[in-house]
Amino acid sequence: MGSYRLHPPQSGLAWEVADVKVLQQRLLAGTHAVVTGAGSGIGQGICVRLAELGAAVTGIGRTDSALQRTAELVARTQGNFQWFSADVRDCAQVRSVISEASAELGMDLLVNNAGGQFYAAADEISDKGFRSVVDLNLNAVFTVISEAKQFLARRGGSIINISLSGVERGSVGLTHSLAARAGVLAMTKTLALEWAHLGIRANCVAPGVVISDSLPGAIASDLRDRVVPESVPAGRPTPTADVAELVAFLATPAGRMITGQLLQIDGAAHLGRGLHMVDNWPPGEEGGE
Ligand SMILES: CCCCCCC/C=C/C(=O)SCCNC(=O)CCNC(=O)[C@H](O)C(C)(C)COP(=O)(O)OP(=O)(O)OC[C@H]1O[C@@H](n2cnc3c(N)ncnc32)[C@H](O)[C@@H]1OP(=O)(O)O
Ligand SMILES: NC(=O)C1=CN([C@@H]2O[C@H](COP(=O)(O)OP(=O)(O)OC[C@H]3O[C@@H](n4cnc5c(N)ncnc54)[C@H](OP(=O)(O)O)[C@@H]3O)[C@@H](O)[C@H]2O)C=CC1
Repeated sequence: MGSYRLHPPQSGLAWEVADVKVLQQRLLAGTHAVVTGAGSGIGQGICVRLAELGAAVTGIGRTDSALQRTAELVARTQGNFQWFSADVRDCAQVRSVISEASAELGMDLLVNNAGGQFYAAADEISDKGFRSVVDLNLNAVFTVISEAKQFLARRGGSIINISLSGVERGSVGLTHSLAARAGVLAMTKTLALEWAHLGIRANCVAPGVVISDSLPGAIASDLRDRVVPESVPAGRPTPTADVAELVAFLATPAGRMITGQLLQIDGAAHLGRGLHMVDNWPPGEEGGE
């Protein structure tokens, strides 16, 4: 029987280029997109790209200064961005913000990106810890979607739920988060069925390792130098820009028949050794198996 081992990526490949933008300019002009977790990382990158493509973008997050920074980045592209401070786990607050943002504009794209977790073995997760992660990564997603539905239904909009690569396989240290994200995947498929006649599509986009500016430097270095080479068959992290481009594509009419899908954008990480097979991840923990 053959064996498989990870190799460093071959040099000189055609894909060794800076951020790739393949979509036609102003493709999203006249549309309105709402993005949660808009003040940093992947959410910020999505906001900037959607605005650059002509969408009016509403960003939601908890930290004003972070959202203001996204507004500055969007302004450099001549884009249109407004933001609201809200905790997506606060049902009344987030419903009010979604309604205020979309009453006039309607909504063509909703990106549920706010999310996160702590790494801990199942034995180390308290009831409160489990619930807080499920609240953020599952319950809040339902609240946002259910408020957004009336606006998405006006013109037939698209829902994109940001998930985690490996969601269907499991990953050590992420019991709470993967339980929540598996719930979101099931929700996504169900809504794709229930709301297809309204023209509403629902998909999950699941990045692998994305080394964004919001990660502490030591973690970012460990991911880049050790974790990615040991766990991602393509030997590379997933660029934020690639996630943003995929999200934008799914929002266009070219994506109109794509619904109920899980799109993993991870260099085959979900097929091979995952983060859970890397020793000492996160740093300072025992990790591995
Ligand atoms: C090959 C596949 C690759 C896949 C790669 C996947 C990589 C994924 C990357 C990302 O997701 S990047 C996102 C980066 N950001 C974050 O992850 C956010 C960081 N986390 C948080 O902000 C918080 O932890 C939270 C998840 C939002 C929860 O915050 P909340 O304010 O609700 O909770 P707390 O009041 O702080 O705590 C509640 C509860 O949880 C317990 N807890 C907190 N941390 C830990 C821990 N490290 N270990 C165990 N338990 C923890 C805390 O103690 C509280 O419980 P009690 O003690 O009161 O019972
Ligand atoms: N980075 C990675 O390798 C990967 C990330 N992901 C997922 O992608 C998404 C974005 O991650 P990433 O950009 O890396 O991480 P960040 O921590 O940079 O982004 C998360 C954003 O969500 C916001 N947020 C968190 N909690 C809430 C809340 N309760 N209400 C409103 N906003 C909130 C945060 O802002 P604030 O705290 O100001 O509210 C922050 O801007 C997450 O769902 C993450 O799990 C998936 C795979 C890999």
